Amino acid sequence: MSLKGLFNARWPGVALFDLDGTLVDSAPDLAAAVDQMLEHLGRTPAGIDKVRDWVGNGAAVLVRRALAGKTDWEPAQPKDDALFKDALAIFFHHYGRLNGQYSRVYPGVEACLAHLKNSGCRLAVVTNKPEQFVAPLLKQLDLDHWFDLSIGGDTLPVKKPDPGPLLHAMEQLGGTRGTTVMVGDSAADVNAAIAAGIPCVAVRYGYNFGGSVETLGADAIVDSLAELL
Ligand SMILES: O=C(O)COP(=O)(O)O
Ligand SMILES: [Mg+2]
Repeated sequence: MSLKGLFNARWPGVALFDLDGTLVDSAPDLAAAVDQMLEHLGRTPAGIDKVRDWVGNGAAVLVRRALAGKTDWEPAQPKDDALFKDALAIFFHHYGRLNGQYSRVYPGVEACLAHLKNSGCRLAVVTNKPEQFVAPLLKQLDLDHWFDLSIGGDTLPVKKPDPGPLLHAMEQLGGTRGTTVMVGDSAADVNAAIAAGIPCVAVRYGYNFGGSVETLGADAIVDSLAELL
């Protein structure tokens, strides 16, 4: 589907936005917090290029990947070991301190949000980032006033790629499958949108595990959210 087809027929409607890697380049703060966690545990820091590839499935998976030193950490591994619990608490401590410090809004985001809002759309953030970090980050970057709703990775019992958070946000904002679009950067976003039965726009500049967004199955792919205007 072309972008034009996607938007012309559907607006004003509901737009659901992923946060990390879509609205905000938050990898610098996430990487700093992960590295401080690793150093605290006597491990070698991972660096931003690795950490960027580990973002997208929530803080617990990020910490799991950091402890394993690789992206393909398998959820089949034990979930409640003491090292993981300590590491997660240390990560939360550092990220709470660093959240927003070096994060930047991507070019095109403000223009896109302003345009959609002025067209009468209702906007939500649907992120896997733990809820406690979402509002402070949006506020710090002066994005909070655009959004009617934000859903974090632990707001509901399920997170993306489960369709639950998208459907919840859509219903809360009075949208329907015919009037709602998801905008994201990773497989979790596209798969959640497909499972929810709503179209998805993927951005090329985000954190898709170093892979290509072309193969995810998004309805449209953009280099900047300004293309949605
Ligand atoms: O916390 C994460 O893993 C990423 O969050 P996102 O869903 O905003 O990309
Ligand atoms: Mg993302």
